[in-house]
Amino acid sequence: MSLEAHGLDWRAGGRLILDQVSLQVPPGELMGLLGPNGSGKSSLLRLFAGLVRPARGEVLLDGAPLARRSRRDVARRIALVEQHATTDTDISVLESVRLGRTPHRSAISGWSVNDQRAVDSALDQVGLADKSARRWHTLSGGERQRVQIARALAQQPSELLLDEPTNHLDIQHQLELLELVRRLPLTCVMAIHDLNLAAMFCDTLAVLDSGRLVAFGAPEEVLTPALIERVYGVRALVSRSTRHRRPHVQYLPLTPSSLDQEPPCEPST
Ligand SMILES: Nc1ncnc2c1ncn2[C@@H]1O[C@H](COP(=O)(O)OP(=O)(O)OP(=O)(O)O)[C@@H](O)[C@H]1O
Repeated sequence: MSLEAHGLDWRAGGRLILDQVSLQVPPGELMGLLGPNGSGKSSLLRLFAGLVRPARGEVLLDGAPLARRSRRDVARRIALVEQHATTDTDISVLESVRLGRTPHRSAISGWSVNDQRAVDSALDQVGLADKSARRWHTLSGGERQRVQIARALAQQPSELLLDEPTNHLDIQHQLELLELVRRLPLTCVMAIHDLNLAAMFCDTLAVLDSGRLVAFGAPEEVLTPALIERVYGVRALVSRSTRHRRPHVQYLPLTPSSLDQEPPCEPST
């Protein structure tokens, strides 16, 4: 059953940021959360993680209100990798990933074999096992992103929420990270701006516009020229990739220009 939003309203700074959002996250799948800047993607992820409470409506986890669970209980189930996650303390990769075990440990319990296994497996999955001694400040942007994901995996969640995890990564590292996320046997919700990567990797897409859910479904149902123009104000051609059969979006310039040329007509014979 996983995560569900029922009629969620969320307010901040005197404004309605999320407006009547209802959505069922498909269990065991990767759902992409799309929408323009400021449309409410991070806010929805924070509500799903139980970090903030809705003004109206509720988040359900396995059919029961998230609000009735303790912080610790929620953290054992749901991990959130926030945007621009950083640290001022110069800790090592290993120390950082070990923090993911916090919800599973009590003040008196020692470091267990299970804790160590979870950390080793998380480092392994993100390909950082050989960099566990490296200090945070010596890592590249891509490596830092992978450490954040390893910390979330060490938490052993069943639901993983990712806020623009491919930000600042070069294309190879973006593909690497998305392939990793897609392979995870978890329910994942990922805010992402790149429509082509979202179409290629996500099982379903949800689109927010000014805090409202305006589309939800398989990539080929959601990513239409009409939706892209309505939500982003951009004209686009959408075709089906000949390689992966998913939608492929080709953007047209905002203003008429030499970049936007109609294909020449075939001469008639
Ligand atoms: N704590 C807050 N106080 C006031 N306004 C907030 C707060 N958190 C978010 N907002 C506002 O809510 C709106 C939605 O923000 P949010 O970060 O959820 O959007 P987003 O879709 O994730 O944007 P982006 O793609 O730029 O990351 C924005 O206008 C933002 O300024």
